[in-house]
Amino acid sequence: MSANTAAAIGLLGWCRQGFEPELAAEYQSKAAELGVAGYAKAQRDSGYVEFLCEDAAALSRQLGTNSLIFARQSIAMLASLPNLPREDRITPILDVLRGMDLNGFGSVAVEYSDADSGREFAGLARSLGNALRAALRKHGFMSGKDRPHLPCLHLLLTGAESGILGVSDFSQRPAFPMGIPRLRMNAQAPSRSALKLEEALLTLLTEAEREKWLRDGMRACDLGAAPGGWTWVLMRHGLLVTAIDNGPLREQLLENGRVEHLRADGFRWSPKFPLEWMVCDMVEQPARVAQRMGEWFANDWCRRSIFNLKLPMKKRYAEVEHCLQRFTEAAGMPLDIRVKQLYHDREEITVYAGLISRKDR
Ligand SMILES: C[S@@+](CC[C@H](N)C(=O)[O-])C[C@H]1O[C@@H](n2cnc3c(N)ncnc32)[C@H](O)[C@@H]1O
Repeated sequence: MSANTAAAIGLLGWCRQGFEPELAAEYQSKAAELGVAGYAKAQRDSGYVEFLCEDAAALSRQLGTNSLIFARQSIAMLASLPNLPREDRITPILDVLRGMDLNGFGSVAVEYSDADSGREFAGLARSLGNALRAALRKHGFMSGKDRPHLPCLHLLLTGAESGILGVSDFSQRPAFPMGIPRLRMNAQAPSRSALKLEEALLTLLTEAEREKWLRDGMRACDLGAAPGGWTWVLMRHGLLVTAIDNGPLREQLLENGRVEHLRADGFRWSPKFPLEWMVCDMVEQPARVAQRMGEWFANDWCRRSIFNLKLPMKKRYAEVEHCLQRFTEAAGMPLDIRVKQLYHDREEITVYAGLISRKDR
């Protein structure tokens, strides 16, 4: 933990617009599990949540972006800046840093929330970012060149004249700024859903894991595969895919012999031998999907899986907790589980689960 993080007064998280109550509930619940008292401040549709708490420095270390489902990015919060006058937004920021005795930053990020009320500040964030970077360097708050391993100073613009200051340590930063990957839709992809699986592989797995676990000739199945976006992503990684769906698969997928299409019920079909991967994007009751995914592990039908859980309209965080519990109970074994609402997920979350290798136990 850096000296800058030690000054934290809370956590600040970015989320999908409309999911502020879920992130607030998640902060509250996970902080309580860690014995930290605090309260969340969230405005509906703002795209961010503040969680003010005791011992925020320690909490921000334990509760980083990767351990939160609904936070695309979560950082340690330093100060609220309710008054950043248009004529000079920089002096009040430098005054706060001086007052808190903060310095030694390796980079700065002026950001906005991914919400209707936040995106309008994208242009201001860019120009203010450039000016603030120069000022931080000139006044000795930041290294002369960007140094990603040093703490990054964040300013979330909450209005044209207000913001929130925060800091992130290298290990806590998401793979993409503000948790938004800039993935381009490939014209060959059978559906936009392909982006969801691509993002899941980039966000939930490390580069080393992708190399080890996505190899030419490995076997996978895709439950609820049509029209074939996820199958296409796996096939491009060299995997041999059995695509299960009663609906039609895009013809091009069947041309090179790497994909087999079976018209079957994804809740009943099972493989004759263990597969490396099972992925599932069936639109169904999340608890039913979670139960079936757990059974795949209990029966040793796959080593690892990525699946989606579609969320209900209400009590979404409670439903997520219930589904994850149902999944682990049905699996009946310890698994490596990583859960995220990805940028390309709408009313859903994505789960990675995998067997824990002997050497990791
Ligand atoms: C969201 S789409 C999948 C999109 C796909 N992942 C892609 O990338 O193109 C959901 C699919 O699940 C299929 N599905 C729903 N229930 C199913 C079941 N019980 N068995 C097999 N497929 C099912 C539907 O037919 C539909 O094609």
